[in-house]
Amino acid sequence: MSTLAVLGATLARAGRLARLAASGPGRWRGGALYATVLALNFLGVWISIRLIAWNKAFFDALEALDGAAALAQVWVFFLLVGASAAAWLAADWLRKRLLILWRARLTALALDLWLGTRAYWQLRPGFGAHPVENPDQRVAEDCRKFVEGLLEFTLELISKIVALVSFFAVLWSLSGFGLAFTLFGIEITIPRYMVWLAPLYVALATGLTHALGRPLKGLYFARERCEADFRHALVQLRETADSVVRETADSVALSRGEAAERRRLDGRFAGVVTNWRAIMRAELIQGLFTRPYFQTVLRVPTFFALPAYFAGQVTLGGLMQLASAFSQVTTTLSWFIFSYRDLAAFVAVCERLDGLLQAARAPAPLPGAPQAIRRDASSDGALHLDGVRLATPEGRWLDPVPDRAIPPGARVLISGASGQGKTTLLAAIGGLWCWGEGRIARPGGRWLMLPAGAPIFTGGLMEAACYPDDPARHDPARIAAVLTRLGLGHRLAAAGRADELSGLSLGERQRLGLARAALLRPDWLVLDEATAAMDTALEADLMAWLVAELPATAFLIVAHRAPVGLPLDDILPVGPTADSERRTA
Ligand SMILES: Nc1ncnc2c1ncn2[C@@H]1O[C@H](COP(=O)(O)OP(=O)(O)OP(=O)(O)O)[C@@H](O)[C@H]1O
Repeated sequence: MSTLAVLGATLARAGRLARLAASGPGRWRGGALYATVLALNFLGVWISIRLIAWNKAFFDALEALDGAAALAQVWVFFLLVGASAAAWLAADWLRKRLLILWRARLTALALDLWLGTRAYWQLRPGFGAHPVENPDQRVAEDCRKFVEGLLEFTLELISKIVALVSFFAVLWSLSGFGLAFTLFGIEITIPRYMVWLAPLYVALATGLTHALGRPLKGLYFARERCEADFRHALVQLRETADSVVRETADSVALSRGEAAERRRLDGRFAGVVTNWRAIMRAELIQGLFTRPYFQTVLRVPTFFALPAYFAGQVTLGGLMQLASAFSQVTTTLSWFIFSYRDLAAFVAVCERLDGLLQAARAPAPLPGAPQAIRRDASSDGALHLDGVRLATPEGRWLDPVPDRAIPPGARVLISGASGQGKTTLLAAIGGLWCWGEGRIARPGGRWLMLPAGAPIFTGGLMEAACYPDDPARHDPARIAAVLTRLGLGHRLAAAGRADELSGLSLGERQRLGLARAALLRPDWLVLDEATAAMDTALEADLMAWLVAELPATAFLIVAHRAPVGLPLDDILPVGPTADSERRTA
């Protein structure tokens, strides 16, 4: 991609993100804060111009050995510096307030998209053409980094343009003299040469900085990914070792998996090291030029103006004033050079964050995976499956699902051998699984799915028992009664403590799932191997209780054996057996 195309794409991305950050109810407040910070920056520019004039007055007073005038200028100096510091501090304070306002807005929008469009489900690796890596980092860090960069760069850019125009005018008024020299016998005079020298000097330096720093953007992008991958690997280990999910922690420890975990972590960290080395090399190459440039940019102007001084065209004060104006122009023009690294990192942030939001809005399907499932609202309150055949995201077809109309309150077992598509069918009925064909007409009302593995959602015992409802909406006495009936009464004593969910066994977690069913009272309850860890006596007891609690609820049960204690109305075979059913029909 050419530099111009990259610039255009980055500006478009930054513009999209900036519009989002500055939208919403706080937009007027944000706009006012932005305008105030900008005004304070302009005040800073004005003070800098006053300081340029101060140079002349002070050094001329020194040259004239006028002590009183020099002392007066010392007071002027402190006044200007005091005003400059006050303006800077006020601008910094307001900028930080704006930063949290816009960051909160952007984060809220990112979370709305991430959760509201179920992008967290769709954009997992293996599910779409462009899975999003480390979305947590993008939402948590990139929103902050984007707003920081946006404020820093736009405010600076606008202030720098205003400053540049002002400093240029000052430089123009001071550089009335020309440079005369002879080249190959021809007399050449460059009028106001100091004015032309400044942009030429900076243009050459900018071109060189960009050429040397080109690889940095890609490397910064990769750095965020490597660091996030490493951190994520550590988080996975922490989650695995989380006391709530005891089995998985056990499985690492009992398999003596520490060495395997270490290999995985070392592999991720090796990526961090390789990327770091590449960044070091690229920054060194760029620094070989920018560092000396940075140190000379303030002194070189004095050298350039020396011919005029020795020709008697300017006084010492004039020389200092000129040097000051010239270095202000060059440092302002050199903003790109000094900010190159931060700009490169900002471009990478824009790319990542915009990529996440775009992908969340319209997840790109995997090529070859059909998405032809028709979804209708059921007109008769029954769940209809007509000609449904599901596929995996990469396009492998599973066996057709037999047609069914499952009326409200029915109890249906979805059976089939392992890997035939039972869980996938539940995801399709739930509206998540989009790969396949046929028609699914889903009735309204409340649906609750208890997935295999009985995961515990973060929060305490009460939250877990009512998830996703707010426990405040439920009577605590009723929650306690349900938990006690399910044999979880011993956990109530620990309610509110950090360890209230620690070490729950798989069977206990499944009982907590049944508590959710009893408390949330869904119209349709989907159980995916939700009682598989219970012994048959307990399962029979609890299922009989649950059916009595939820007499009008329809049960869709995925299990390898019919749950004890639950009379069935129908069996929906999934897999090759379904074919034989179709043939018999
Ligand atoms: N994200 C995915 N990418 C690729 N293949 C997938 C994906 N999800 C599921 N599959 C495949 O789809 C098929 C059906 O999976 P599913 O989990 O529905 O089986 P199941 O009948 O519930 O199995 P089990 O009884 O073992 O739980 C399997 O072959 C599985 O490997």
